[in-house]
Amino acid sequence: MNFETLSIVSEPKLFTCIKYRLNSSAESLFSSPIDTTSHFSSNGKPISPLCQDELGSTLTKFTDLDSMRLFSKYMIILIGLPAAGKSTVSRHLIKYLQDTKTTAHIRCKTFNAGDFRRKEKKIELTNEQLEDIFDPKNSDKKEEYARIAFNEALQDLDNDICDIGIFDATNSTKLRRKYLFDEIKSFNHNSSSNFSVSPIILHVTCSDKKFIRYNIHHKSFNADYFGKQYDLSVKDFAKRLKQYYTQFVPYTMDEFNHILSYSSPDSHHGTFYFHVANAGSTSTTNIVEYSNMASRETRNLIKALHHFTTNYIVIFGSQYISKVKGFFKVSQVVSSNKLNVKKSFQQLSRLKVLNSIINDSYFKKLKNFHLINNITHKDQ
Ligand SMILES: Nc1ncnc2c1ncn2[C@@H]1O[C@H](COP(=O)(O)OP(=O)(O)OP(=O)(O)O)[C@@H](O)[C@H]1O
Ligand SMILES: O=P(O)(O)OC[C@H]1O[C@](O)(CO)[C@@H](O)[C@@H]1O
Repeated sequence: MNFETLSIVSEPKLFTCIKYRLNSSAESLFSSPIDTTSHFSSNGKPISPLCQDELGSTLTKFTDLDSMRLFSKYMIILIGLPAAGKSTVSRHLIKYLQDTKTTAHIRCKTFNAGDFRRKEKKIELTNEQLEDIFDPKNSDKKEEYARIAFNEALQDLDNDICDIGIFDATNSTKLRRKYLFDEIKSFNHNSSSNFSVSPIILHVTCSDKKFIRYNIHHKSFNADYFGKQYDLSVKDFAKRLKQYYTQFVPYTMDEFNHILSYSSPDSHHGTFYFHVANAGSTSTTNIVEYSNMASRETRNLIKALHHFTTNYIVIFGSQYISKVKGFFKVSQVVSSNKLNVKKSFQQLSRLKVLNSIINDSYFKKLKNFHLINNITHKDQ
């Protein structure tokens, strides 16, 4: 394979470079300059920009093949621990694509493995649960829901109900991810499939303890916990997250390369990786491989995704970060509810409960917290 590293865009953390397949003829699809003001490394310093010239020299000129390949579909595979922000970031992505001229026509549909589970079974907040679905020992049932959700996504793509399927699940293990890529591969090789599906990985990570706390607070009001007591919901979600930490395998460059090595280039437009970390405030890195056959539509989409992830902090992240800051400030809780003392009181007592459950000792017990989040003590 003919690859060349073009640019180092972050510190040598999980993924460190952007790669493009090299092609001799040049036509820049990144016609507007990429705004790099929002690129930050993990130490908060701006990272080196990706020059338009660099990109321009690497991309293929369109041919007639292009029109043949317009009938492509995409599967966005989310990866990330519970409450990392996967569903939120994907909602933002849908909005962003709708608001972008070149991608506004693309129809997105989300397939959430948790929704398929909830249709069948409600969460019971008791320690005596015989079948805790989040206990890795009982993973079979959870795998089944994920398979149902993923296969429904493939079916809807094949039936032209949507153009992008977003598979919303944690996809925490290598085995799961292999399953997903194998399914796409056999879908693409199946002569009765109406379209070819290109996988796009969107990795969403959250290692900031305040963000995690805030996100868990919001999770305690989601569909799993409607009408349930606040402290029990937070405890249950905390237990779930702890279980995920025992099984989560970070997605690595090796795994990406392994996928590339067995995915069939003739049926794919490419394999793509994007990463949003801590609402875009730490390293944001992309790895992109274009197939020679990539259509204009694919390139427009990948360009939009690139812009979305690298500018996430400016477009969506900063608003979230200021909300998190305000959430933990007693003065802001009181002033935002100044006409409603009861509401302020309830919010402050919930904050106390939240801080007492998701405390330092909780974080210490999360298996491989630093390894999974790729942080050193210096970063903390
Ligand atoms: N980038 C963000 N912008 C705004 N709010 C966010 C963001 N990330 C997380 N949140 C907050 O955290 C909560 C949990 O996030 P979300 O449901 O998106 O996580 P998730 O990774 O999809 O979780 P799960 O895997 O458990 O379904 C959201 O309801 C939202 O309040
Ligand atoms: O099967 P996976 O990949 O763990 O992901 C699905 C699970 O992720 C969650 O969103 C995690 O909280 C659950 O609602 C859902 O059951």
